[in-house]
Amino acid sequence: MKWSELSVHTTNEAIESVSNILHEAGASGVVIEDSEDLMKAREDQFGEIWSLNPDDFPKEGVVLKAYLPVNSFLGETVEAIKLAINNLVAFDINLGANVITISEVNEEEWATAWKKYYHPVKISKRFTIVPTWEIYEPVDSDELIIELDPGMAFGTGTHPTTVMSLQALEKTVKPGDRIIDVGTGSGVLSIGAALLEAGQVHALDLDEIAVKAAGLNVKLNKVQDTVKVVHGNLLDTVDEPGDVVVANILAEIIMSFTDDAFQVVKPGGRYITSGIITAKKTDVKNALEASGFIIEDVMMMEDWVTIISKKPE
Ligand SMILES: C[S@@+](CC[C@H](N)C(=O)[O-])C[C@H]1O[C@@H](n2cnc3c(N)ncnc32)[C@H](O)[C@@H]1O
Repeated sequence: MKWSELSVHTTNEAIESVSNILHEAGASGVVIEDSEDLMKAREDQFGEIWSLNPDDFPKEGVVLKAYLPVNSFLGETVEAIKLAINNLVAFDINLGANVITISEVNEEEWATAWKKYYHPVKISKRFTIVPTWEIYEPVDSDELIIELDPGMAFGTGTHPTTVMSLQALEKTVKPGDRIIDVGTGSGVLSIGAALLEAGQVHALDLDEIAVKAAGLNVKLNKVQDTVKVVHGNLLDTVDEPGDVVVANILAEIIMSFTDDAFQVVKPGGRYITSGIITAKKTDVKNALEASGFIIEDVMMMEDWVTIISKKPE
């Protein structure tokens, strides 16, 4: 099969939204080439430095590469992607250079293109994310390993919004808890919650591809007895309250259902909201408080904010 590589030169702030658009358009795997990654020393657990080739990275900003099958719909798909990206300006998202180019690649190039960027990454006190094709031995006895195939749904698990969500779960989940994961994507947060010994996890996503990917990743991590993945919009499929509800979606979406979220969090339970760009922090805090939540912790990483709030007893 022939594949075309769609390349979007944008900003760090726009990564999540542009990735979502590319996934929704049917892209198989999104590669992120971030100029800032070249600045960071990348060490794995054994102290080995991963050497990155400057030719693979833009001089500034971020390049997202998505792979789309060459078929008769390709022209329309590319136009729809361009339109959706341009519409992000309405959400105050800075698109930077916003240059979109398309070129053809062969299947072999496509299959390996994105794998070279992903290695095991320790992302919190206990969690290490390991791409499925890497062999990794835990270093600490209490280390929790999440195996992921990032090619299938949102994220490699290492996006700041995901990292902070996992750190927040680490702080809040108690053995036996019931967790609700709104917008599960690759299933990473649900798998993390199950590894933290949650009793039940209800994972849901609006995107069928994410539901499938999450289901596969859940099996890969052998937590299918704890995590149930369903197709659904926000809290529509939730009929039992949770001790911890987590939603890593965009600020605008979070603000649209804080009242419903309040209903599904048990008294004394926690609501973790992530995917919030810094500029929207106050708006989201206000919306959470207006629905009755008490803000407990505000975490920040790069341009992103994660808020842990509590429903009063
Ligand atoms: C930023 S990704 C987060 C994925 C994963 N939870 C993580 O932390 O890496 C947001 C996910 O929310 C899903 N989503 C967006 N709108 C939704 C909605 N209205 N209902 C359910 N899921 C939604 C998207 O399909 C996407 O998989």
